[in-house]
Amino acid sequence: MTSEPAYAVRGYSVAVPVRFRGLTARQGLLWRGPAGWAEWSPFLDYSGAELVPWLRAADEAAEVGWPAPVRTHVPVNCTVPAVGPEQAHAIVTASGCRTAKVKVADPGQTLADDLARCEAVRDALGPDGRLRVDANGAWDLDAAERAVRALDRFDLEYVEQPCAAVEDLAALRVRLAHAGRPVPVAADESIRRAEDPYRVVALDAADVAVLKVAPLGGVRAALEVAERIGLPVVVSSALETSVGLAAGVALAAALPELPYACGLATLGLLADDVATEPLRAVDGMLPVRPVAVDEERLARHRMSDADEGRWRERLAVTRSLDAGRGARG
Ligand SMILES: O=C(O)CCC(=O)c1ccccc1C(=O)O
Ligand SMILES: [Mg+2]
Repeated sequence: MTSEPAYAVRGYSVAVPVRFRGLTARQGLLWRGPAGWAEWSPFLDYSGAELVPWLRAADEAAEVGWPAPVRTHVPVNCTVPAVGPEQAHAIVTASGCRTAKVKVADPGQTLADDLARCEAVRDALGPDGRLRVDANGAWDLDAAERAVRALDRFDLEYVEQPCAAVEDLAALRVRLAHAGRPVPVAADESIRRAEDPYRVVALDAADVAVLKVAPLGGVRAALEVAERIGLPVVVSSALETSVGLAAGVALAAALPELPYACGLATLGLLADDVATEPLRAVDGMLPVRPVAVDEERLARHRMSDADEGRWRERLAVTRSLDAGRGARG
């Protein structure tokens, strides 16, 4: 069996004021190793072996650190949850970002809701801003074609995960190319939750790869995926605190090419943070720098003892699943 880290592991719990992908609170574990702070916050719908990459990403942060950056700042998009048009407009205006990502096809919402939200976001951005949408795989092929054609009246930069199946992403690209405008398709869940992330390439299913550090097993592992996948990459968060976001920034900073704004300006979706200096975007840019936990802020956002017990158990089970790999487990 493997041993727990020698340093203290502590749980955080921060509210998500506007429900995002079903989340109303964000929870995870934090610890510090020789290389820096680590966050382990796999979503509750991840389980078993799926949790191992999240652990490898945290261990990399704590013990090894990240490859050298090739840039000092990372351009980011603001992220607009499934809110009404006025709130959407306000989020974009307050963000200072020139690119916005809008959640669409959220449960309980109609295409009319999505159109109204995107209209408000386009209005806030002006004609030169970039507007992308993320459907989290909610549309079937016909619904996706209809929705993308309708939403493209606001000039889409790309549509992220319009359908769940890789085959449908590929078919949608063919349909969009044959009539109207070939709106680019980005793959997210088809990479981070797929058995084979390279099927999107084999099936010609995407124009853009959305990469998240934690589910891919760390910054180095994600860099390898980026290299092998051969598509332009957008680094995106998993709605972490600044500790987890720093790993995404490190990936974005180390990529040889970064043609798109990254989805790392998500701190505003949380009610608070645990860092001494939170990773908040200024003029649409995040700085590339280390992040440290503010003990007082963390104390204000500690998990309940019952939740922390469950999370520690989840960590212990995941460590034992990861035991075979040689490095300290
Ligand atoms: O990409 C962004 O702008 C923010 C990150 C984001 O949308 C996200 C955050 C947590 C879980 C899933 C997703 C997603 O891209 O679907
Ligand atoms: Mg996505």
